[in-house]
Amino acid sequence: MSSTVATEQGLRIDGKAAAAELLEQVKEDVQAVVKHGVLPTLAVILVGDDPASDVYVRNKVRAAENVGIRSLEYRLPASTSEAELLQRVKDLNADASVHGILVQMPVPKHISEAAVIQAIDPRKDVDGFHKENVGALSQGQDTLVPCTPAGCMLLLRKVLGQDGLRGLHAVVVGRSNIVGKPMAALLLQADCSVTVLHSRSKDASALCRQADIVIAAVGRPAIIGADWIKPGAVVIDVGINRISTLEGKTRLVGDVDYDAVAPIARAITPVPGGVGPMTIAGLMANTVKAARMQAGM
Ligand SMILES: Nc1nc(=O)c2c([nH]1)NC[C@@H]1CN(c3ccc(C(=O)N[C@@H](CCC(=O)O)C(=O)O)cc3)C=[N+]21
Repeated sequence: MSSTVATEQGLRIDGKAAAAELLEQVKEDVQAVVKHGVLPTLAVILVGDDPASDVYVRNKVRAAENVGIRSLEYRLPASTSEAELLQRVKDLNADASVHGILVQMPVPKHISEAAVIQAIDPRKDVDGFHKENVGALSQGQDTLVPCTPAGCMLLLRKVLGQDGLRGLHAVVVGRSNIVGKPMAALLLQADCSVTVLHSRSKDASALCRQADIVIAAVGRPAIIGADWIKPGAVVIDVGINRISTLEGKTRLVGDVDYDAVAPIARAITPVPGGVGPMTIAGLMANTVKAARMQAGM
């Protein structure tokens, strides 16, 4: 299956196909681990009843089923206290049959996101958000890496080749802990020159226009227009923004103005069907990796 489609413009990078490919690999890895008597298991905790989170959690559980990963779903009421949630995490840390723990973000305001992340055993931190994993990534060690940036790297290597990133100028727009910062670390590890832009950056579009690789992770619908992009650049759109249409429906758009940018880019990811599916596939890959590490394989 090819995960890039040649169009009249550049390449449309098919994240769905790339994710399906990765999931096939994960499925084989799961079978190998199972042969060693270990059933990879992912625990997903959702606090409250945000409808978007509900959909994501269901997608994660379905993806796990499809590759043979056992999943445990914990749906806790929005009134759950921080102490109760931390206790649940501790119980899962202590349960040797559980290899991965994911607490769906955002959590209700009365709960500290940081406290929850730090409570997870770093070896079970399949989001790669724990300080120990963040530190390991920043030092270039093999560790559990955040799923979205890891997925972006796989897509970039598909377009540019395994070593094709070396020496290129990558611009990351956005500096979040879950995407921007780990993305910059991975690009640096791939020998890119890396610039990170953010809301306070001066002349952001001019700086971005120097990039061979653009990673858009701002969370604002279509703010990256054609004037931000050098012709021939590879554009990865991490944004997932739900906007209302004139017909009163909702629609998903990225941070990049796709129609304006596609004609000048060498390759570009669509939204939906780009980075999103890779995030879920990456989570499955991390779960097997965690299971393998915990089994000493
Ligand atoms: N602890 C934690 N880990 C996460 O990884 C995490 C989280 N919390 N909270 C929310 C965000 C968001 N996220 C997405 C995953 C897949 C798609 C995805 O598959 N999107 C599809 C479209 C899905 C749709 O139609 O809504 C696509 O882009 O094609 C999107 C978003 C993971 N997150």
